[in-house]
Amino acid sequence: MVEEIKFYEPEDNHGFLSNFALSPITLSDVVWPSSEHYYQAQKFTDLSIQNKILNAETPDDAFKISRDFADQVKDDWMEVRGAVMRFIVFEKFRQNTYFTHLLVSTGDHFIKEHSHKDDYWGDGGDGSGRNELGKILMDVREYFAKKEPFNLVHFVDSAKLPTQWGTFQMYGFIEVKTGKEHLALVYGQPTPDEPTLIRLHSECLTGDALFSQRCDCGFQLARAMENIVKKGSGVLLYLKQEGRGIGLINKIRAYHLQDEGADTVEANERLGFAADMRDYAFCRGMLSFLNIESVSLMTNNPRKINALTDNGINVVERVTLQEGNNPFNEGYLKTKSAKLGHMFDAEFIK
Ligand SMILES: Nc1nc2c(ncn2[C@@H]2O[C@H](COP(=O)(O)OP(=O)(O)OP(=O)(O)O)[C@@H](O)[C@H]2O)c(=O)[nH]1
Ligand SMILES: [Zn+2]
Repeated sequence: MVEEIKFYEPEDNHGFLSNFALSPITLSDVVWPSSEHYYQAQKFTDLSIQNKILNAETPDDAFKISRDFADQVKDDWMEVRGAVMRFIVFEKFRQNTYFTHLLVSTGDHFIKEHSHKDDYWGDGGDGSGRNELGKILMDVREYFAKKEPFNLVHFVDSAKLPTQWGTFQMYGFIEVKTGKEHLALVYGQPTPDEPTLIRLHSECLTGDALFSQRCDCGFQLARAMENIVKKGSGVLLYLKQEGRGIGLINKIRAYHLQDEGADTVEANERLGFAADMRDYAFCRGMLSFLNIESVSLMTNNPRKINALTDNGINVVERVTLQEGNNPFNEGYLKTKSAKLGHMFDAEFIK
């Protein structure tokens, strides 16, 4: 059974779907504060009425002003209103990508404007209405659901994550292509005005959670979170890419081969995998949702820099992240440098 999304008030759940949600829409250099402002103004040919509506404080006021001039609505309004609504709802989502991500993230849910006052645009409150606005929203969703970056990940929910360094806001995403669950930990208020300090951290259960000294992951994770809090804002993308993409059980098999003398690349290859199976293209969807376009990237791995650059993210700076070298991961770090091109200071992998 396809689940339903019933929306109405802009401040309620899924309120972004409402025409009364504030979402600036620029048309011929005029900025309409909401789709409701634009829709109501199109009822009139009189420019002074249009301007009163355009300058209305709120979408509700725009609606009320339109009612005050009900006797001056243009004759053909009933014929053209459908096309006007479809145009401005499409423009709302074309110009407000955060809303577009939220719309596409509703997946294939049936969308209804649950309005007891309106049985044309809404469902009439009892479901007997035509729900024409819901139909337009589902058409607009279908259009953008095929477009990058909206087709890469679906946002599910977010919650606070208090840590020893500070409290992050944790966003959960599902990667459309694989169904994998990825996280974005956001600290402070990153803005597009300056590069955001970020880390792409591939899940490493042994390093991140079991204090392993066979790799540098856990040490890097801690330092990256500390760096972000110290800077005052930033994002750590925690990616379901255990074992450089081969998964936990295969990583244990690879470790076993390493216990018998193989290096981290040879072990992957003996198991029939490439040295590194990770793909980062979906990260663009997470960064777009967070409105991040340029980054300072904490990494030693040139592949991550190239992956973000190839996917349209401006990597303005690489921040080195050399942590946790010890006798147990000396060989691993040396192999990453020699065979995977990791950029370490000579001192770090002596
Ligand atoms: N297959 C395999 N994976 C490993 C091994 N050691 C660590 N890993 C995985 O390698 C990945 C390390 O990821 P990151 O620390 O994010 O990145 P990186 O590629 O090392 O580069 P940096 O961004 O500089 O840290 C994790 O998924 C680990 O589980 C190993 O010996 N074999
Ligand atoms: Zn690790």
